[in-house]
Order: sequence, then C-alpha cells, then structure tokens
Amino acid sequence: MQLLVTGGAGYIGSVVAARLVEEGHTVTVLDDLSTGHRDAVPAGARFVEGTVAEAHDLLAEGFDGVLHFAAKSLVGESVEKPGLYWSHNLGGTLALLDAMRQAGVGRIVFSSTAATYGEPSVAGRLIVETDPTRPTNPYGASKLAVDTALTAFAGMYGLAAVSLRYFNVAGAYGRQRERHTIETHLIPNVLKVALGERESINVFGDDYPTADGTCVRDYVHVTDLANAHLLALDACAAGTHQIFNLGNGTGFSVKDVIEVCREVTGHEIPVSTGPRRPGDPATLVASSEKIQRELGWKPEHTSLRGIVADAWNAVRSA
Ligand SMILES: NC(=O)c1ccc[n+]([C@@H]2O[C@H](COP(=O)([O-])OP(=O)(O)OC[C@H]3O[C@@H](n4cnc5c(N)ncnc54)[C@H](O)[C@@H]3O)[C@@H](O)[C@H]2O)c1
Ligand SMILES: O=c1ccn([C@@H]2O[C@H](COP(=O)(O)OP(=O)(O)O[C@H]3O[C@H](CO)[C@H](O)[C@H](O)[C@H]3O)[C@@H](O)[C@H]2O)c(=O)[nH]1
Repeated sequence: MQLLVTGGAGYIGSVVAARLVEEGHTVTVLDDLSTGHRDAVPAGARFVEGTVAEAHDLLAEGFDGVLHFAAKSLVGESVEKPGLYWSHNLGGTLALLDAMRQAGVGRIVFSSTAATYGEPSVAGRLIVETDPTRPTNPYGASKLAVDTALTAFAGMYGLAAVSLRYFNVAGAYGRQRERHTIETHLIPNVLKVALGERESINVFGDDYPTADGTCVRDYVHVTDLANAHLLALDACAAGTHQIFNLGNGTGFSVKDVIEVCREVTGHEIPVSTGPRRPGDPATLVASSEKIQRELGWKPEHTSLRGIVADAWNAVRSA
C-alpha cells in the first residue's frame, strides 16, 4: 500500500514506519520535527517536513491509507497549555480528515490513548473499550474528541477507521528508541539517572490509593505495538470505526519500574519524592482481550524486565 505516516519521525511512528517498509509498503513520513528527529525516519521511507494541517497537497498525490501518530502528548503540558492540545490534536486532525476526504483516502489508523478513560470506574479491574471515558487532562480529552470525530466520519462518509488506545509504550526496536528533548516519561528518565545524565528520579506522589502509594501503569513494548498497527491496517473496514486497547494487562507501580531499572542497569538509582503531577490517574491497566480475539494480536515482549533491557541497550549503544 501507499501509506502516509504522520509523526513518523517520532518514537512510535518511526518504529511503525520501519516495520511498514519491511513489510513492503511504500511509506511517506509527514512530520514537523517539533518533537521528532529527521534521522529517526527509516531508510526506505520518503520524508516530507510539514504539519498535519498542511497535508492537503500531499494527500492529493494518492494514498491508500494514513497512520496518524502526530500529536502533542505530554499530560502535564496539556494541563498547563490546554489550547495547544485542542488546536494540534483535534484541530490538526480535523484538517487531516477533511484533506483525506477531498483526496479520496478512506483508511486511517489513529494513535489514541489510555488517557481517554481517566480513572477506571471499578478500581482494580482491567479497562475495557466499553468503559466510561472521563479523561482527567486536556491531552486525553483532545484524543477522545478525535475518537468521537472518527466515529462520525465513518458513519457519514464511509471512512474506515481504527483507533488504538495505547497504554504506556516503552522499549526500543534495535537502536530506535525514545529520545525526546523534553523527556517526561518515567522509563527514559530513570535510565538517564543510570547513564549519569540525571542525579535522581523524582517520584510524582506516593499517596495514591495503590499498594505502594505510587501510580500504576501498564507498559507495552513498542514492537508489539507496531505489529498491532499492521493488523489494524488490514482490519480497516469502510463505514466502521473500531477501537482497541493495547497493553499487557499487568500493572507496575512507579516504584516497581525503578526497581526493575536498578536490576537491569546495576545502578542504585537515587529517588526523591515530590507532589503528584496534575492530571495523573492512580491506576491504568488494559484489557487487550478485544484486539487479541478480533485481530489475533499477541504481544511477544511482555516482561517489564525485557522491555527495560531493550530500552537500556538502545540508549547505551547510542
Ligand atoms: N508514548 C506513549 O506512551 C503513548 C501512549 C499513548 C498514546 N501515544 C500517542 O502515540 C503517538 C506517538 O507518540 P510518541 O511517544 O511517538 O511521540 P513523539 O513526540 O515521539 O512523536 C510525535 C511526532 O509527531 C510530530 N508532530 C507533532 N505534532 C505534529 C504536527 N502538528 N504535524 C506534523 N508532525 C507533528 C513530532 O515532531 C514527532 O515526530 C502520539 O499521538 C501519542 O499521543 C503515545
Ligand atoms: O519523572 C517521572 C516521570 C513519571 N513519573 C510517573 O510515572 C508514571 C508514568 O508516567 P509517564 O509520564 O511515563 O506516562 P503517563 O502515564 O503519564 O502517560 C503515558 O501514557 C498515557 C496513557 O496511559 C498517555 O497515553 C501518554 O501519552 C503517555 O505519555 C506516572 O504515574 C508519573 O506520575 C514519575 O513519578 N516521575
């Protein structure tokens, strides 16, 4: 297929773009390099620098589908700058959907997020796709708005849409790793301590209603996530919008993650404890039963130790 990958110079988009090239697809990456890197775009993919709001002319060249990763995606920043999130994530995507419609591009796989759910309705239960969506921050709200728009576009215009609601993505694909200039994510920041680039890791709150008081998340390997995109692309069906969770079904606390990083890196990882980060739900753990059942997705890298080890090997060899 001729595929447009928005955000394909970013962490997840670049790994998916690499897998698509390997599968024989013709890939064009559209990225404004606001948080991505030109050299993350895989060899074999064409690169166009620009924003999703300017995709009109590019799409007119003729594509079979779009994989839409480009977004602002920092929870804390979204609380501080909500307008940025609404304009980029919703406004940018609506412009993209209009351009797709005008160009006759009928297939989209969208990077949605666990942040669309907010606090789980039943504490301790895995989150399923039919759970209430009550985002606790503007990032999650803007992504939920896109999901809602996709349902409407599928119903009205026959768009074939799949939203993949990722939980916490981690790990590396060979040397392709997470490398944000402003890094907020837990695992890469803990690894910076092990590398000697930071003195300690600050735990954002230890008074949550969880076993050790720190937030619990579900970490999924970026290559398992990439494989889900290949399945989703094939599963797109005209006039439908399908939504799938992507996680491993196991929750790890912030303290668990730091301990695994200590084991993997052999570094003591000094810790300080600070206040809660605004917008953070206490616990987010996925049921991915639906995508396993309906699309045959099977995660292969489910151990947190293995996920951290892959990330560590990639940053050490950088
Ligand atoms: N990393 C996670 O754990 C996680 C979890 C759930 C959902 N997601 C979603 O997955 C997607 C990719 O996340 P990531 O971690 O790879 O982020 P990233 O910041 O590494 O990648 C995003 C890419 O999009 C580009 N971009 C941003 N706005 C753009 C615009 N308006 N036009 C063109 N390009 C633009 C950036 O330059 C960057 O290369 C995002 O949509 C994010 O919301 C990520
Ligand atoms: O230096 C840090 C960084 C993070 N944390 C904590 O570690 C946990 C994980 O935080 P991340 O920033 O790594 O990830 P988030 O859970 O905030 O968010 C990620 O997963 C979400 C869905 O679960 C969204 O999709 C979002 O895009 C993606 O960044 C949170 O409890 C956070 O408070 C710390 O204690 N210290």
